[in-house]
Amino acid sequence: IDAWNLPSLRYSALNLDQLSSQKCYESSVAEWAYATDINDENEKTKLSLSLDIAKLSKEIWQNVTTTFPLWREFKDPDLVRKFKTITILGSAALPDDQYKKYAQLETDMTKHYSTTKVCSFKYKETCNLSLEPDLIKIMRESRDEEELRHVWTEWHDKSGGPTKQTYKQFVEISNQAAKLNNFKDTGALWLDGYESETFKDDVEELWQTLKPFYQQMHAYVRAKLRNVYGDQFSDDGLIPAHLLGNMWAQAWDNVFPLMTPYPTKASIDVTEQMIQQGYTPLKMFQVSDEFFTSLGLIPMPEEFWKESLIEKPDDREVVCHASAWDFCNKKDFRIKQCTRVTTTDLITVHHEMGHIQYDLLYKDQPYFYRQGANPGFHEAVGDTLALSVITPKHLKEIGLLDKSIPIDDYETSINFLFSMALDKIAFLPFGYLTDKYRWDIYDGTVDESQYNTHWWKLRKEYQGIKPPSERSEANFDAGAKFHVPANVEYLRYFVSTIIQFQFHRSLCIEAGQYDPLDSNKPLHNCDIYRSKAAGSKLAAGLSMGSSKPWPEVMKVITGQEKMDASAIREYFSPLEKWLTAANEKMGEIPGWK
Ligand SMILES: C=C(C[SeH])C(=O)N1CCC[C@H]1C(=O)O
Ligand SMILES: [Zn+2]
Repeated sequence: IDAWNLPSLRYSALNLDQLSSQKCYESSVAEWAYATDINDENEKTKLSLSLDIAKLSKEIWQNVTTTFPLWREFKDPDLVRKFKTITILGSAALPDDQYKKYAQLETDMTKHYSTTKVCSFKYKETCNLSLEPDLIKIMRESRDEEELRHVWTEWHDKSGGPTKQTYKQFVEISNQAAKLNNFKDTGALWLDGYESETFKDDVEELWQTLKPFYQQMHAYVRAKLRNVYGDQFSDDGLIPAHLLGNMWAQAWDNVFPLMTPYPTKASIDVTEQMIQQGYTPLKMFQVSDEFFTSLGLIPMPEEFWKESLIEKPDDREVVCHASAWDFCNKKDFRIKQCTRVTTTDLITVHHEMGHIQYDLLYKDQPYFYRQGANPGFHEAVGDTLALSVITPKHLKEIGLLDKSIPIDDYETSINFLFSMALDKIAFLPFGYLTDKYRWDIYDGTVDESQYNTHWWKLRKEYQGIKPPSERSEANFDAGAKFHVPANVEYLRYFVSTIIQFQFHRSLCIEAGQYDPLDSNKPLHNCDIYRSKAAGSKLAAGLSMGSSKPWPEVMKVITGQEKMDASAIREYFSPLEKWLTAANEKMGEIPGWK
């Protein structure tokens, strides 16, 4: 039977789509107004609209499940899939007063994170520094160990610590919601989005496969940082977290200049060239849009250019953390990003534009299928294209690398691969542990008396790093990372880091840019720019949204169903060999106590 059209259902399929899309639009408008102008008035409106949409999804859920109690037994798998998407409500399953409390706690934590200010190291009386752009810039550029330690400690003390009790309350309500959705806890609810009983094991296996490579890179970076900050290192093999160029030590590309494998050869840090050429945030978005359309993908609609917020305003508080927004009306799509003219932000621009491209490609799917095939797919779209954009070959193509600079030699490729590994390989343990940490909290393994101890236990075990200053349970250092107070699942970025190389390899073959049997066409040199064949292959998979289980979408894009590490290992294999030899030569033993 096609249950959507039975008269007994208060909503027909069309009406259900329209109703949900309309409510989603209204709630998105209110959410956007708040995120781009944090004040009490906008907060009230946002919370009220978010309660409305929670009520609607609860009402649909109750109506549908009482009308069709046996929906799980339906013959049509697509119908069962649609019902399943309606019956998993997340926090909306909470009774209204509990939902209000949940939404208020989440809002309070995100507001605190987004408006925290710290004092400068050099100018003690200046205490209005924001994470973006001020602290990010210091962590990227400063080589003054004391300044780095001050900024790291100030941020972690002031952004994380004060939200610890709020987070504890949030965890309890979040688990209540998970149980109302028939999950044992929120961690299980998050993992359900990957539709695989073995997903946790699959992720652990991917990590074990790539851990030796990570440890080789960790050893090399440790040796080079010891040359610069000698006295900060001891014999425990750990790297102090504040010396890696990033507030969370999740990407290390900013310390590349301290350890360039071949200093006389080209590097892909084109920040200087971008500034010299007068790049603006708008130009960065236009360059990205042109890359997408060169593949035959969809150009950003008019509303996007009119309504997006791509620079931090100076007259109000905003949530600076970059995000892409689908307003559920098939017309309105926006990015909010406090963009700076740097190479890192050029990559982030492509990352966010990838979200919008995915939204555009599946906008004609039924409402409940307008999602990524799994959360990692949504994070992988922009990054996949950025793997082409960031190649020396492409940077020359768009005039950010001088045409006269040689880029086809072995040493330049090692410089390039090392810079890419400082971003992608360094990220893997962080991408994994940030949810492993929260799974352990949600399933009760860890209670609030151990929140900070457990964070640093995992940070040491997986990343081989340690805090630069004394930490205690008065701190809540996980709360200093946006996704924890903002309650955004994080395993999606680990999954994205793996599958984006599978997507890249497949699209590179499609574009004739890579041939496993031709050593003159290594995977890391591939640039799919202007390949309509690659674009249509990617679009074929992404247009499916979440209408089919993600292995089917993976097969459409890559020809295989599995998520596996073969592509990322193939991409980096020249570097893994080089690092192993370099560490042996230095007598640097990978690993830590
Ligand atoms: C850019 C975004 C918004 Se979806 C982001 O949160 N990312 C992208 C890289 C990993 C993660 C982070 O910043 O921690
Ligand atoms: Zn993203």
